[in-house]
Amino acid sequence: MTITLAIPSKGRLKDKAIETLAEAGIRVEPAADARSYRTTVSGFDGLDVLLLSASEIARQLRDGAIDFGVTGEDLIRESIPEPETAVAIVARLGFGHADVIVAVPEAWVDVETMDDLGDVAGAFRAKHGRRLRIATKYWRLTQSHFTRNHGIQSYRIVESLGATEGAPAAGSADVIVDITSTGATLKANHLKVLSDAPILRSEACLVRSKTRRRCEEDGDLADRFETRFAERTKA
Ligand SMILES: Nc1ncnc2c1ncn2[C@@H]1O[C@H](COP(=O)(O)OP(=O)(O)OP(=O)(O)O)[C@@H](O)[C@H]1O
Ligand SMILES: O=P(O)(O)OC[C@H]1O[C@H](OP(=O)(O)OP(=O)(O)O)[C@H](O)[C@@H]1O
Repeated sequence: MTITLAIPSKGRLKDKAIETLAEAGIRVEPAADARSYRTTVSGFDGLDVLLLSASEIARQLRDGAIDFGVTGEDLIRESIPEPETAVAIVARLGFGHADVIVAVPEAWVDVETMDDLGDVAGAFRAKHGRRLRIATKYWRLTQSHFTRNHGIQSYRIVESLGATEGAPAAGSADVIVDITSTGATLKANHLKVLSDAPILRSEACLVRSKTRRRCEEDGDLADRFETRFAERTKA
């Protein structure tokens, strides 16, 4: 009988995830070899804890390759086409808070809302000979926000795998969709967030895979793991 939980292998979410498990009485010690992605677990028999990248955790939950994962809701909503059918959010963990937002150059004084940006996008081709370019790693969230929620059709997504806030100044995009928490990176790059509600208010979550195939015993173990977490949040 074993169930698998993946937690981020680095960055701001890793230590908090380990602390949160400790609050639920589960101690996770990364393997002695710092390059290893295995851990030693005590306090919950039958639980394997793996260290994976935050975005890989979302994909493995989708594919049913792990039972549980701790990762950002932004990555869940971005990586999984129909999140409600593939995964269940068991608990919001109260850390890793960040908003997925649309930001435009501060110099665009007439653009404060998505409606304003829609007007700009509509006129962009006539004015500049090309569509408005949006730099992001959040393709799915961007398309659903622009097209489905705001009816904006004329834009092009430019994939950005890092330093997205630098894209407008570098000339590779006009606006961006990215995550922000303090706002410092946006400010340093002379970008402003639109005044509408963010695309998503994200935080780290404990997530259960619904596509994982488990035997009955492992299903029971997974339920007990969830209960342990619920007890922790009540404490
Ligand atoms: N500035 C921030 N403040 C708080 N949480 C953040 C912030 N930036 C990112 N996060 C959260 O942490 C998650 C993972 O970020 P992290 O930087 O560890 O991964 P990554 O390097 O972007 O992804 P990967 O390792 O999978 O390539 C984000 O998706 C988000 O949920
Ligand atoms: O609103 P802020 O607090 O400035 O945070 C926003 C930045 O944080 C994340 O980057 P990443 O985790 O790569 O960088 P960081 O560790 O420097 O924040 C994200 O992609 C933003 O670039």
